[in-house]
Amino acid sequence: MLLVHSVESIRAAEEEAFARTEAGELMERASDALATSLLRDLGHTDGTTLLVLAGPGNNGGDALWAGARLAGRGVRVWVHAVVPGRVHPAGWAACTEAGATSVDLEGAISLMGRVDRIVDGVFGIGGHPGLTGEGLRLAEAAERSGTPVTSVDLPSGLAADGAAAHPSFRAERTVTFGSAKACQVLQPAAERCGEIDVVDIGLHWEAIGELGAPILRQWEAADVAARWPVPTCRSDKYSRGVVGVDAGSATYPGAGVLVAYGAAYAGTGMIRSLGAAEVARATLAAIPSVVTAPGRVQAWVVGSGWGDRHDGAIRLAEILDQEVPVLIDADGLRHVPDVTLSPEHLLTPHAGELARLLQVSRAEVEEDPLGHIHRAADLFGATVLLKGATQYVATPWERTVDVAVPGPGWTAQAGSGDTLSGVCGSLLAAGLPAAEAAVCGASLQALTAAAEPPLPPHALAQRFGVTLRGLLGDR
Ligand SMILES: NC(=O)C1=CN([C@@H]2O[C@H](COP(=O)(O)OP(=O)(O)OC[C@H]3O[C@@H](n4cnc5c(N)ncnc54)[C@H](O)[C@@H]3O)[C@@H](O)[C@H]2O)[C@@H](O)CC1
Ligand SMILES: Nc1ncnc2c1ncn2[C@@H]1O[C@H](COP(=O)(O)OP(=O)(O)O)[C@@H](O)[C@H]1O
Ligand SMILES: [K+]
Repeated sequence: MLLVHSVESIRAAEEEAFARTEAGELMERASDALATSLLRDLGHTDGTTLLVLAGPGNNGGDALWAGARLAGRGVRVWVHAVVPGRVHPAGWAACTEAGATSVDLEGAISLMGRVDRIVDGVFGIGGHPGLTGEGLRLAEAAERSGTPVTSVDLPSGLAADGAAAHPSFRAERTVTFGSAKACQVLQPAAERCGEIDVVDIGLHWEAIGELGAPILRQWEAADVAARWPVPTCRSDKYSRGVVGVDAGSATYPGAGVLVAYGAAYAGTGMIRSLGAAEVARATLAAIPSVVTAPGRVQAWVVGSGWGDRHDGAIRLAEILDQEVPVLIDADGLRHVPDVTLSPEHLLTPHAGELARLLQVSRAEVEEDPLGHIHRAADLFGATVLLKGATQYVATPWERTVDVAVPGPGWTAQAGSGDTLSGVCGSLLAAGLPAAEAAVCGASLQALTAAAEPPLPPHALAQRFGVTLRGLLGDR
């Protein structure tokens, strides 16, 4: 699991570290690791060339000290001070004394495409989001040149705590210090960061109290495998979990069928299709093991494909009265402000639905997904899965948001959300807490989409077992 801290936390942890280390020690650790990474990517030192772009702050300092080390090892280094007259003085002296040649803006641009690598040490966590002027010219020229860029801490121009793709450098690799940053895991910013190397510079999160908690936990396949409920010799259909589905309608019968596909192929114990009669019939025709008679239900999936069902509010209240976990999707979400929820209830809006729930615009949600998902979880007292290219899970009153394993854009298609509801419902029925059910479900869908050719949602669901076999091995 990749832990992500906010700039505020990183600054606090750095302060704490400054107090117990020699002056310059943290920057030395950072620039050493940066130099090692550059050497690895360059492959060798003889005859290799490097252009260092150094900004006015410590980010430039890291780049300059790394440039000094490489120049000392025989790499041909050019260095450009991006803000004239404002550059890390000791780093600049070290770099030029080690043999680096200083170049002006035009000189730097003309070297791009001719050097083996570019170091983007323009701005780090102290940068204002969105490059302008000469910074932007450099970033655009670097990208046009096709020369690989290593960004120091983050691609200059991105906001470390945000998801937005501000005008910035595009890195092939980002060497980041102390902790991963939100922009490195959240789309669309993350795709500008390339490979991420997190360098331990000796920050002590436990020494800064509550600020030491990560803002994000980026899940990896192994984390999903560790949480996935695996049947044992003592399992039966009830211990594996019964999912009740009231999804779909005469207008959208497919939604209910797709929820059942998700649950069935994620390995649930039993599915009861208990919504509209035509949905139950269609579901049974597609998946013969589905039961259409009422009975014991351990978790519900409701709302997908309901349309403007007139008794939605009453039906939701009835289901909530049963006091088992409930996943509320799509058209079920419009009744959320009128009911009382708890953290075992899982809301699964996409950005548009979350915007409607919070009475803000979709653009506002997309600009600040973390702020809005926290607001929704706290306001409604429920767990929230925000769907999209990055899938976030927040629990009420918890500072850390979970991020599902990312997948390709192929799952952006009608019906993906419905099968996802079914997967998450099966995990709720198996007894996983709502946040784990949400993040494991979203991750299974993403991992499957990454491994398979493009498939419609019901066909992708049928490949879940292959992904699970790969994840779980012999378990
Ligand atoms: N603080 C520390 O303990 C450590 C910091 N490290 C490095 O230091 C970086 C943070 O350093 P700083 O706080 O000096 O900040 P930065 O080096 O990120 O840049 C901030 C400086 O640039 C100016 N600036 C920001 N945006 C600008 C813009 N658009 N146009 C013109 N000027 C702009 C700011 O006024 C400030 O002077 C980290 O990202 C990391 O690379 C590492 O050396 C590890 C240790
Ligand atoms: N840009 C994207 N990249 C990857 N997956 C996406 C993207 N946008 C949406 N998705 C996927 O689409 C689903 C969202 O579905 P939703 O809009 O609720 O669909 P529907 O209601 O039609 O089933 C999520 O499961 C998510 O995985
Ligand atoms: K940078």
